[in-house]
Amino acid sequence: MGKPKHMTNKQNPFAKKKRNNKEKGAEPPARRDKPYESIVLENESFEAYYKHQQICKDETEWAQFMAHMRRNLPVTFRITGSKAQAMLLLKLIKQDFFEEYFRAVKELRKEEPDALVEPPRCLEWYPREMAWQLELSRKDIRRSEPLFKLHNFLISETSSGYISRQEAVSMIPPLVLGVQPHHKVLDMCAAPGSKTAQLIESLHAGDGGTIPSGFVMANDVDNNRCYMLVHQTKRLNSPCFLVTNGDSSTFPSMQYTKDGVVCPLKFDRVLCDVPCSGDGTLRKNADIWNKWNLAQASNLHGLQYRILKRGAELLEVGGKLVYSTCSLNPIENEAVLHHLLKESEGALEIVECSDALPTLKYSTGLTYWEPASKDLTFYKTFDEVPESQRTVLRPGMFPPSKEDAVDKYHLNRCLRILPHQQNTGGFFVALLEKKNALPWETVAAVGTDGQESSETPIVEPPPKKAKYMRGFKEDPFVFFDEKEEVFDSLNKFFQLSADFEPRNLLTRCRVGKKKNVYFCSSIVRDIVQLNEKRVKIINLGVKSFVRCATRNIECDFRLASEGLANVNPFIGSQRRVMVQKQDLIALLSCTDPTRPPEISSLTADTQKNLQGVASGSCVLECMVDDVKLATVGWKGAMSLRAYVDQYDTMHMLRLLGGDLTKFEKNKFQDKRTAEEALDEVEKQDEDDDVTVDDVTADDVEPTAVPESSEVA
Ligand SMILES: C[S@@+](CC[C@H](N)C(=O)[O-])C[C@H]1O[C@@H](n2cnc3c(N)ncnc32)[C@H](O)[C@@H]1O
Repeated sequence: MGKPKHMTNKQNPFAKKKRNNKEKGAEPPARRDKPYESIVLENESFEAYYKHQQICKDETEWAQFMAHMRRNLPVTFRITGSKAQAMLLLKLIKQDFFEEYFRAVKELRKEEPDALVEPPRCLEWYPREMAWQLELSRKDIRRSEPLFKLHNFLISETSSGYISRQEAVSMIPPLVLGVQPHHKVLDMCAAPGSKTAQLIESLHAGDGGTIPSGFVMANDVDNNRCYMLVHQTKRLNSPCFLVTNGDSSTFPSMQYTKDGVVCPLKFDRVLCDVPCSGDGTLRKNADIWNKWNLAQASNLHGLQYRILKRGAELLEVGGKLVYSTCSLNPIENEAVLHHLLKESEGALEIVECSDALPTLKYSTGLTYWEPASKDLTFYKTFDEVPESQRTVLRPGMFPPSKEDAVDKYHLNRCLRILPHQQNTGGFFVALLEKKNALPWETVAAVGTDGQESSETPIVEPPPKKAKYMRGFKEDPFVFFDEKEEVFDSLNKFFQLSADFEPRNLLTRCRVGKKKNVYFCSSIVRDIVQLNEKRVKIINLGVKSFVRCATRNIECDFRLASEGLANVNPFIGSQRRVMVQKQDLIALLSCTDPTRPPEISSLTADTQKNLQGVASGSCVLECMVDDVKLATVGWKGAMSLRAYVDQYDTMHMLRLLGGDLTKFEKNKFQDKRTAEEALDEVEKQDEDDDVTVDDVTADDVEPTAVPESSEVA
């Protein structure tokens, strides 16, 4: 489900900008990173402040830290998707991608033929060799012709969702959180969603085709950024995922049904990746060098604390919460944690998390810091702060005694990752466990009979604040009931198994013909139905069936490729066809969609499997190295086609060992060809010795200017 229907392209952050004719001849806008080249990578206050806080142990380390802060950030990516397919892709990456990498980097550095090409580096702390770092920056990859195949690979596999280009340190919080398929997970500040995607992947890590009983709820206060979140997570096609829009510091208390009884909804895992000043991202966002000042951190401390506090309230006793920022500042990190830990009177504890990240290098959390005003006056205690500064520097920002910092609050268990430790961005992360109900949580509530007892703690209502329900109005979420006639038709045609729950299907229109049918898990449906009025829900469900009325076919819907992985286990064997590898390659390589391959041109085995399969939408399955690939197909009277978009086609062909050359676009070559065509036209004009102004419309042949000149 993408942007709402009523959202105009102007409002939609993903709409491609139309170039009008006037713009065509104009200079392209300056590249976003171009002005960065002239940015002075220095900020005296930044250096003075962090030296004072002793985030590095000595001058030598400080020099390494600053040197890395000024270097471009290397590209990192993760391999995603189901375990089996991810392993298959990893194998290919280690062979073909690395081979191309060495060839391309050598060509790029042909001036220094003896220079050693650093191999891609596996991020050892990431499980199963699924995360890699290239000693190249994004700019290197985008701007160097020898690397165009690598760039194409990264773009196509990212678009089809089988790799995720994500900063190394940003991969850490979801790893530390340790999400399992049965967990109820809340991501409080989720957009644009790279960590949410990881949380969803962990939820589905069980594989085996079963739908996890847990779910991920991802929230962001910014309505536009919520659509980024939808976009970023769409490729994961999770039925156990929903996006909400609201202020996390006043996130509503919700309900869900447990064993037939409506209960308060508490989460097993909460991620608070809070808004921050972002100075850990200086290597990526060089403009921060100019803007950095201390007021940002002091201003954010309060909001960070309120979001963390609400997260802790929504956490189940025994549950875990990760607090993280891409800031190095203790005011946004240790101080926020200490502020809440002090109030929680032992109900919350920072726990060790480094064992989830073997070999990761980091500094332990600070146990002492000194808040400072914008002019870099440092204060040891709140009593020292002058009246004029007391609205900026608050008591909650000051550290505990050095003993309490370690023995009582365990601030040393926090991780601060500094750029020079393994050539990454800067980051801060801490894992908290909720040992008991928080002191201000009401003790009352639900017994086994659903009646209130005085034993189980429930959460208090969130702090009262103006309701934050801005942004676009969403289309309704209309769930099927048992009598839904569309379901009868789907059920008959696709022979859905008895355990398929029709009430988990939904549409986004109350009246008129249903066009797309979405699928979600039972717990997501339950939460939406119980809480729709409490929270603004932006998105849920995976498109699984699409209306496509065709003569002589009993069902007016075909399968949608997005939803296939979820509904496939429920589809009957008569709508599933096993095809041979070479046939699937032929189907995927078909260039003319109006002329799909004839069934008679396929292998005898595939033809045999197609016998008795009625025409219409079906699932095509194929074995590659013991891994079953599945795609949506359409069986016609004489032909067979695969319904796969371009990037998925590329991904599948890659796994099948098919030919990808027709997809290998060299943008540098294309640009040269377009420029040459333009030169040719200009030369022709000069030879004819007429200026464009001399030629009237009647003189010009309609095809006189090659189309490609438009590109230039
Ligand atoms: C550091 S970014 C989150 C990055 C994200 N976790 C990821 O990995 O892609 C912080 C986000 O918090 C959101 N935000 C700011 N204030 C918020 C609030 N009061 N409640 C919820 N989200 C908030 C911002 O819109 C922003 O998207």
